[in-house]
Amino acid sequence: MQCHHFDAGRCHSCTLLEIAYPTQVLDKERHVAALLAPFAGTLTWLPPVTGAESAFRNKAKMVVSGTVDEPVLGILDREGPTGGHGIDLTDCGLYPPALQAAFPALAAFVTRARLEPYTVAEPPAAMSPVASAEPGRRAAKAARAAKRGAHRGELKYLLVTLSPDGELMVRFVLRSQEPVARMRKHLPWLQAELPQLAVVTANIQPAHAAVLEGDLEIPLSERTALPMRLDGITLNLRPQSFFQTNTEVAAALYRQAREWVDAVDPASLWDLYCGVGGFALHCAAPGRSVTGVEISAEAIAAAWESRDALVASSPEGAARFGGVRFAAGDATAVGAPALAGHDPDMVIVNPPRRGIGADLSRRLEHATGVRHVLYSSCNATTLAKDLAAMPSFVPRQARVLDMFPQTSHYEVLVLLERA
Ligand SMILES: C[S@@+](CC[C@H](N)C(=O)[O-])C[C@H]1O[C@@H](n2cnc3c(N)ncnc32)[C@H](O)[C@@H]1O
Repeated sequence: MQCHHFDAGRCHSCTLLEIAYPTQVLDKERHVAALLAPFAGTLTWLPPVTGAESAFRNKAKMVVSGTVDEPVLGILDREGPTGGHGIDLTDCGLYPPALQAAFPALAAFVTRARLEPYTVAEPPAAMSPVASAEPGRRAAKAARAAKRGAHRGELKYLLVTLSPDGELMVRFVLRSQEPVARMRKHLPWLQAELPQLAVVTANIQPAHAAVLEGDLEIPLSERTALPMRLDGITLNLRPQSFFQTNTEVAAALYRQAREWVDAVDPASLWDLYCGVGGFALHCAAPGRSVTGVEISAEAIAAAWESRDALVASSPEGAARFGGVRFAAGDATAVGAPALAGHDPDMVIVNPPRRGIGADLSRRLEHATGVRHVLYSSCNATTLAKDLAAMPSFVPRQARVLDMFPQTSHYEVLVLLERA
């Protein structure tokens, strides 16, 4: 992939851009194989799943900078004396054309609704399209500057998600509710410009902190969820819920999970860290009880909505999805009482980068009724640590799924069996 921002040293998000794509994938396979080397004797690796090398991201996280009349959507340059200047990344090659095409109208809306870009004496975090983190010292300094009242403007970020059907969810992250009335007034103009706009919200993030978004989400459009249709299963994505970044590879991930789950054919299955229900719904089958658990109540509400629509869609849908349930809660804690007496036959886990941790690993290890675990990990280092804490389980099959070309990140799915 060629990128003029990378060549000019303006953006460093795609750390592997100069490495040929097949080599990137090979390196990822080697990386995870080395971490799982203790299990090499029992483990069969399937060929890696790859998708498009560019234009694969379904979500753009844009810092808004510049001025209200000339807003800049992208990242902030933090280097040198010009630190804090906006870099326009609306043509970033990781975004599909349908996502890129929305940016001009969104920028024009910023001007129309007079959404002044937020600035502080010390520039806020440079959000890269791949990951964001702000070093602690800079964050603390910036927080102090903001406290002194050195900030100006309202609009911090634009978060834009593209569905497989080409619809959009747009979230405006604001410092306060001050511009919301103006946004409502000008929204019909934006909807006319972007007829594919399904969901629009204002997210209120008053703190100057490395946190991308706040708790308060104000719906501005009638529709509140973006339908993400994968292999005939529609997942409803609500504003504050997680969705896998690469829709094409996510579909392959859920297909692989379904294949392995169906081969085991458990009567009862848990999907821990279920988000909006991707694994749970793809792995549903007639006569199978499936329970998804997730910390975000919003994601759980969306998962129920998807499940109910599938059940109502046809008698086959009712038979396949009727046994699916969702519950909001801490996956590491809800496991305790339930696993004590009523172990499911199989458990899927898909935790954040920190992994499932010592408590849940121990619980799974001692829940003797659980014969299989399917672990979907975006961080092979914590995966290896968690597996070491579950010595009764033997990894049988694994597969790398490259959700994040041009970076060192990847997803790996591992099927474990109790020995
Ligand atoms: C990597 S995402 C996976 C989501 C989902 N499995 C999917 O395929 O889209 C991790 C999810 O875990 C949730 N989460 C984080 N900590 C949790 C916890 N302690 N208990 C339950 N869910 C948690 C997050 O809200 C997020 O939805």
